[in-house]
Amino acid sequence: MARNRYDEDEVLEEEFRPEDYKRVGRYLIPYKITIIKVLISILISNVALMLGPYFTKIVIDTVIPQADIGALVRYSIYFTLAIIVACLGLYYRLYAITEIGQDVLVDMRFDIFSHVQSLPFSYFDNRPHGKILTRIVNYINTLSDLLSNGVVNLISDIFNIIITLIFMLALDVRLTLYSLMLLPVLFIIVMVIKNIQRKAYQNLSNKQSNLNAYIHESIAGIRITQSFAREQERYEIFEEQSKENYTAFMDAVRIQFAMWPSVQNIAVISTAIIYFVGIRQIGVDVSTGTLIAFISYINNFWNPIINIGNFYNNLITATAYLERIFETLDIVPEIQDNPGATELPPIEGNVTFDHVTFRYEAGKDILHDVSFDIEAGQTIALVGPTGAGKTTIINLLSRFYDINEGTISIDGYDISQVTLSSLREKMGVMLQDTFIFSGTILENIRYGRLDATKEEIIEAAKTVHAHEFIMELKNGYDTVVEERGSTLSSGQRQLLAFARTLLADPAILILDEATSSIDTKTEELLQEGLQRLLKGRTSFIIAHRLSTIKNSDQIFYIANQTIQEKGSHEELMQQRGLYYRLYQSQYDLLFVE
Ligand SMILES: Nc1ncnc2c1ncn2[C@@H]1O[C@H](COP(=O)(O)OP(=O)(O)OP(=O)(O)O)[C@@H](O)[C@H]1O
Repeated sequence: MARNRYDEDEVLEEEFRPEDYKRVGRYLIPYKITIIKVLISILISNVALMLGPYFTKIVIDTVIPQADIGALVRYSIYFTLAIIVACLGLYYRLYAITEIGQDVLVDMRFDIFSHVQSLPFSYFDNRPHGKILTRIVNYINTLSDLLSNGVVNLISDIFNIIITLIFMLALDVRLTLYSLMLLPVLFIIVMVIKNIQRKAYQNLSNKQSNLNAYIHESIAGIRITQSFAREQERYEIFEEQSKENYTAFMDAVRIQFAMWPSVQNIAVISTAIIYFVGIRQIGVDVSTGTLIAFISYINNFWNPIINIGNFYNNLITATAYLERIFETLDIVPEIQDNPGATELPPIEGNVTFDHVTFRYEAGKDILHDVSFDIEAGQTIALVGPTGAGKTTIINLLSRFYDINEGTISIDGYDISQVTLSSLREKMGVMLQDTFIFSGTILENIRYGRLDATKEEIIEAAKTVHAHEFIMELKNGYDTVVEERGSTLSSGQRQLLAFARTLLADPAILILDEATSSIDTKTEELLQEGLQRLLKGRTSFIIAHRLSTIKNSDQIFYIANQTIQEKGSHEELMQQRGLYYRLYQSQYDLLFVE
C-alpha cells in the first residue's frame, strides 16, 4: 500500500465481505459448551418470565370472579417462583457472557499482535505506529461487546420473540396479526439507515486512527518538540485532529440514534393499535384478562425487536472496525520462509553477495550489482556518504527485505532458502539507537539469550566493560530502566547492547555504530568492549569511529549504488581515492561518516 501519515485516512484495500462474519463466529467456537449452557439458561428464564402475564390472565378472568383465595395464593407463589428462576438465569447469563467476551478479546488480540510481530519492516515503514496500536487495542475493544453480549443477546432475543409469539398466538390470533402490522415499516427504516451508518463509522475509525497516530508520534518526538519549543504548533495540529474526530463521531451517532426512536415509535403505535382494536372487542370476543396479558406480551415482543435493532446497529458499527482487523490479519508477510526452506546449520560466517541489486521502491535502485566475498572472522567497516546504502546492506543480510536480483549466501547457503529464524538467530544486530525495554538491567541483557544464568549475564557484562557502570547504579543489575533506556547515557546503552549481544553469541555481528560523541573514558571502554565482542566473529560495522575503521580487516566505501573502493585502511589511504579524501576531511572531527 501507499505510505500513510497521521493526517491521511487509510484506504481499505479490500472491502469487508459478509462471509467474514463467519470468521468472527470462529472465535466463539472454543466456548461452545458455555454458550449452550447460556442458551439453556436464557430459554428457562424467558419461559419463566412469559408465565407471569399468563398467570395474571388466569387470576383476572377466573380466580378473582370466583373469589378463590387458595388459587390466588397458589398463583402468587407460582409467580414469585417464576421471577426467582428468571433472575437466577439472568445472573448466570450475564456472568458467563462477560467471561466469554473477555476470552474472545484475549484470543483476538493475541492473533493480531502475534501477526503484527511477524510482519516485515516494510509494513512498519509504511504507516504510523499509532495506527497499528489502534488496531490492536481500540478496535478489538469495540468488538468485545458485540461478540459476547451482542451475539448471545441476539439469540436470547430471537428466543424471546418466538416464545412470546407462541403465547400471543395461543391467546388471540387476530390481535397477534395486528401487532405485527408495522414490521415491514421497521425493515425499510433499518435498510435505509444501514448504509449511511456504515460509511459514517468507517470515517470515524479513520479519524480515531489518525488521532492516535498523531498522539503516538508526539510522545515519541517529545524531546525534539520541547527542544525546538514547538509545543504550540503541536497543540494546533492536535486540536484539528480532535475536531475531525469529534465531527466524525457526532455524524456517526446522529445516524445511529435515529434508529432507536424509530423502533420505539413503531412499538408504541403497535400497542395503541392493540388497545384500539382490543377495547372495541372487549365483551365481544376478547376478555379483559386476555387484553391485559396481551399488552404485556406486546411489550415483551417489541423489546427484543428493539434490542435486535440495536444489535444490528452495533454490528454495522463494528463492521467498520472488523474490516481493519481482518485487513491486518490477512496481510501475508512478504518476507517469510520459502517453501522447502531448510534450517541453517551452525555456521563459520563466510558471507557472499553475488550480483545483488535492491530497491525499496520501483525504479530507484539503492544497490546495483553489488558483489563481495568475506571470510569468516573478518571485520568489515562500511563507510560512505549518508543515504548511500550502508544500513541497507546490513538489513539485507538479515533478510529484513528481499533482494530484487542476485544472491546472498552464508557459508554457501542462499539466505532466501533457509528459515528466517535459523538465519536471524545466527546474527547479532546492534543498531545506533540501542533499544532498551522497560525492566531491569538484568532482564535487558538476558534478552540476548533467555536461558542465561545470572552468572553468565554478569560474565558477559564484565567482558564488555559494562559491569563497572552497572555496579554504580542504585540497585546494580536489578536497577529498573524505563522503555528506551532514557535514564541511561548513550554510551551505557551501547555497553548494555554489547553485553546482550555477547550473551547471544552470534556467528555474524552487525553493528551500526553510534555517532554521538562520548567522553574519552567511555570511548575507550566501548572500544575495548567492542574488540572483545568482535573476536572470532564475522562483523559488519557501519563505522563512525576512526579506531574501529582502522582496526577492521576491510573497508567498503559505498556510494552510487555500489562499492566504490574496498581494502584495508592502509591500502585505501595509499590509493588516495574517495576513502582517503573522506578520512582527510573528517580527521579533525574524529568521526568519519
Ligand atoms: N524503508 C525505506 N523505504 C524507502 N527508502 C528507504 C528506506 N530506507 C532507506 N531508504 C533509502 O535508501 C537509501 C539508503 O539508505 P540507507 O539507510 O541504507 O543509507 P545509509 O548509507 O545507511 O545512510 P546513513 O549513513 O545516513 O545511515 C536512502 O536514499 C534512503 O532514503
